[in-house]
Amino acid sequence: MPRIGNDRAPQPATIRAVDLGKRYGSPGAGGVQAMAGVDLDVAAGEFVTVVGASGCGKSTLLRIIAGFEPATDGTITVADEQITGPGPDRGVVFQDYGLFPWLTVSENIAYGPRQKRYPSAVVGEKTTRVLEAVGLTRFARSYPGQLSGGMQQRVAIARVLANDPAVMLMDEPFGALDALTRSAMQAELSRIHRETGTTVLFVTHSIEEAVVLADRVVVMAGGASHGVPGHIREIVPVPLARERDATSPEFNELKRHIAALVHEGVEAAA
Ligand SMILES: Nc1ncnc2c1ncn2[C@@H]1O[C@H](COP(=O)(O)OP(=O)(O)OP(=O)(O)O)[C@@H](O)[C@H]1O
Repeated sequence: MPRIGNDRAPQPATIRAVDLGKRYGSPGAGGVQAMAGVDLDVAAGEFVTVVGASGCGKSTLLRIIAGFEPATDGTITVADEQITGPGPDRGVVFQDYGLFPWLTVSENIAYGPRQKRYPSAVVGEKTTRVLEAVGLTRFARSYPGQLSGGMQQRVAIARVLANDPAVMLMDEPFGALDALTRSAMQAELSRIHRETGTTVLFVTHSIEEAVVLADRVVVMAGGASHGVPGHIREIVPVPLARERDATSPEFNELKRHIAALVHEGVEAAA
């Protein structure tokens, strides 16, 4: 997908975590060591999914990269720049769509580019382009409350894309959608990723979704409630061609392998 006004748009970026750790609260009594010793290298344009049992630190990792939480140990860089807070180079999509209900679809999408003070012609072109990319051109003047959950999530993705992010950070974005809409959204996100080449880090509870989408699946284990800080158990490459057949033996073998790692992680920490 061609970028518009792209002299200011960042290119897809690497993400690098080195010995990353997070403690919530003060050391000692009452403190929670949520995550420790996380080393992760995501290549520019790579699609990486993160799975693991509840509480193993998936959202914590994503929030640190987003700049919403400071790490308490180690380093985290995006495009070799140390993260010190949120920034427009990183677009974040959550399960709840986070749209402004009082703005129309196109106004929601135009919000970011307007904040960046792009000329209005550029804002208009960007809005048109991303609306097309997510198939919502006909709904430009609708309000979020008039749309289905899947459509609202597409608006949320379009809003992030309109900022030409170098990295997209997605935390269980399709978790609230029904199964059919969810698989349609997965196909759409794969297509958008192919077209934009943006780096994506995507947290999910669904192992199938993780394998459908990813170049590599990060399996996390542990978690504060298990008495072991959350950590990376294994990083599993997905060497399957795109347009993946979730019923193929190779797909199922990968799913089985990842499920076993997730469950071992829970048992080992128990
Ligand atoms: N703001 C916070 N203050 C204190 N502890 C927190 C905070 N946020 C997360 N935690 C704890 O840190 C650990 C990791 O939480 P996190 O939300 O990152 O896990 P997760 O793998 O994303 O879980 P889930 O799959 O349930 O969303 C958990 O034990 C959680 O209770």
